[in-house]
Amino acid sequence: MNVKICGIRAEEEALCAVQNGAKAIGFVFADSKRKIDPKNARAIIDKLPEDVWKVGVFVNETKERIEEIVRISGINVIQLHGDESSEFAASFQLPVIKAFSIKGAEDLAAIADFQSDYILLDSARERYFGGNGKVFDWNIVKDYDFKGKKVILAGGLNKENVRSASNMVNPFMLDVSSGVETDGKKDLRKIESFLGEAIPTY
Ligand SMILES: O=C(O)c1ccccc1NCC(=O)[C@H](O)[C@H](O)COP(=O)(O)O
Repeated sequence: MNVKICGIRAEEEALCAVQNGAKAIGFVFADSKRKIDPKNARAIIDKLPEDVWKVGVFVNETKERIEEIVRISGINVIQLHGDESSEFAASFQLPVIKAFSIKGAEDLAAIADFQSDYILLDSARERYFGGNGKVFDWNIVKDYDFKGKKVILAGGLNKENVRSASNMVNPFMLDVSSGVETDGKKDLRKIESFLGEAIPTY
């Protein structure tokens, strides 16, 4: 199973994640308690293996600023976590993950035809657009036909629920942030145990 550990702000967190099998590391450049400066992200990214996805998370950011942050930080995947249009998502050279908040079945209609490489299913927005640690009802998405699009499942995942989430939704990738933190900071032991649960599920 592919896993993305999001909201990384320190080298030791990123290295712990990749050493325990994470495929993707997320850096939040949007309004968030996990926001990181692009230069600090670059210092971490330079220490990561080539094949790991370095994902930059943006919310309703301009194309110019996203491209500037790509250059400064070295991220190689763009995650759009706001109200960005399909055309905006399609305008980038790098792979794009588009996040959608799932509150009910009515939120699914626009997803399958959206022009992004990956779709990320997350819980409802709160103070921040993501990273809120809340689970949404997986029944809404479990049998839905996303027309072959690769699905990344997010929202309140943790060591206890990750296996049932995987088995029920059968995503391409799992994404976690709050579930591997203690008191708002990444917890290396939780990163290790989350990956230990998530990766062997396939
Ligand atoms: O993580 C944040 O603080 C954040 C803020 C604003 C937009 C997106 C954000 N995170 C995006 C992610 O990909 C999170 O991993 C995802 O929302 C799941 O978070 P969690 O429910 O805390 O596991």
